[in-house]
Amino acid sequence: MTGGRRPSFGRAGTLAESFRYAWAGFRWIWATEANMRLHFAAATLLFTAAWWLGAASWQWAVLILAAGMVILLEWLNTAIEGAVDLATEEFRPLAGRVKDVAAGAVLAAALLATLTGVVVLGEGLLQLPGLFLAHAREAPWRLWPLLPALYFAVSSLGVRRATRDEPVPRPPARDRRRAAARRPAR
Ligand SMILES: Nc1ncnc2c1ncn2[C@@H]1O[C@H](COP(=O)(O)OP(=O)(O)OP(=O)(O)O)[C@@H](O)[C@H]1O
Repeated sequence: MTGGRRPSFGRAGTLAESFRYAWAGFRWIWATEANMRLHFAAATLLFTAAWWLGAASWQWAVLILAAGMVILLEWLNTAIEGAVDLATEEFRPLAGRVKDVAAGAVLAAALLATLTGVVVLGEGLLQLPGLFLAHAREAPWRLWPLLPALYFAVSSLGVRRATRDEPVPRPPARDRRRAAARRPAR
């Protein structure tokens, strides 16, 4: 960037570009939001429990929806926090309340997902410690999902908090050229 000019940006023109920007957004959250990794750790544990207990298709569907809702709301919460910070850097009660409401939605979704897991897997949850020991003895390969879950949880400790004024990565040169070509001449 030179002379204070903003980097070129514009509407994503193709589906591939839209995916690339969405993926860049996810990577940014992944790099800066510890909570996102904790949600992934929890979802991995939930799905591992479903796998060990031989959950039926409908149970999988409900669990995937419940865990997905938490992750998507964390995603939106991060977007809302960023938008609020863009709108004001001063202490504004409404700004604080908007952030609290968005964070509350994530918390509510996480509690509902936990409740959903308990209701859907039911008494099977009590078998999990026994299944863990049995798998460790007889089929250790069934324990492998615990490794990514552990990685998500431990790596969340090292995630630096999002700095709101952190520069957004520049779009690839090809996208910048396309965006510039689409902008109407003044
Ligand atoms: N501009 C502001 N004016 C008033 N209160 C604010 C403002 N910004 C943040 N707050 C308060 O501080 C709390 C923490 O804000 P922050 O931006 O650090 O979000 P956070 O909840 O820590 O986000 P994260 O999900 O990244 O952990 C908010 O929930 C809100 O109550």
